[in-house]
Amino acid sequence: MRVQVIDHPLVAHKVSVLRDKNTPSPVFRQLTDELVTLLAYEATREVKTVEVQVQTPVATTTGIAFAKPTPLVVPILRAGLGMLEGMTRLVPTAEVGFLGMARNEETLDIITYAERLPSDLTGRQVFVLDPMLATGGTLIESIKFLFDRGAADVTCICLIAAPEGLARLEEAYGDNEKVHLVLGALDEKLDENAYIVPGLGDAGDRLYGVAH
Ligand SMILES: O=P(O)(O)OC[C@H]1O[C@H](OP(=O)(O)OP(=O)(O)O)[C@H](O)[C@@H]1O
Ligand SMILES: O=c1cc[nH]c(=O)[nH]1
Ligand SMILES: [Mg+2]
Repeated sequence: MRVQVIDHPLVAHKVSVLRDKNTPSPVFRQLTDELVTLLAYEATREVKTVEVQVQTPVATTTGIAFAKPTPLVVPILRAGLGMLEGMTRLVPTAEVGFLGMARNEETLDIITYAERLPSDLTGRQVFVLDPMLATGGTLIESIKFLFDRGAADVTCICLIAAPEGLARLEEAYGDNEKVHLVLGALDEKLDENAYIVPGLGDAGDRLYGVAH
């Protein structure tokens, strides 16, 4: 597994504003969208491409196009939806599959309540979008789901991660070179409710309002 924490002032600044409890939802959504584009720049570095010939007004040259099968982007509902548009803007030919997962806040078990994506992912490069990597339960479950369907590799883009979740992913996928994590920040720890400290609170609630 390859882990990259993106160390860049533009990322750090936007994450700082997201953390601020006084940042309202419209600004939070806008910054989430902007952050994805910055993280996706690194996350897509190994996207498969093919050479194509391009006729410029002056000459013929060799360019690139995304290879087939086209990449699949999978936002984890709800909070991952806030990252979708930023990603598809950069990879417009990508297809999109949906996984709806929620953490039971008492037991921390993961409930998969929705699933709408191709049944066969053989050879597909998959990009998972979820702003928060806390205990790692949600991401481990999603990655397993995608490999079970035949995904070639899985790159996860998260805005904030906790060391505890990262350790669980290392345990599960440390030896798997087909898993790549791109993170906007690696925080200090989880609190007693498995919320990331300092974190930003509940990403889904801050994007879309309190769920319960
Ligand atoms: O690493 P974990 O401990 O599994 O926690 C992370 C998950 O928790 C949040 O989702 P949540 O369950 O709050 O659902 P929501 O997006 O609908 O708010 C977040 O968006 C992740 O999916
Ligand atoms: O800090 C956290 C942990 C899980 N889910 C969130 O949205 N935030
Ligand atoms: Mg939530």
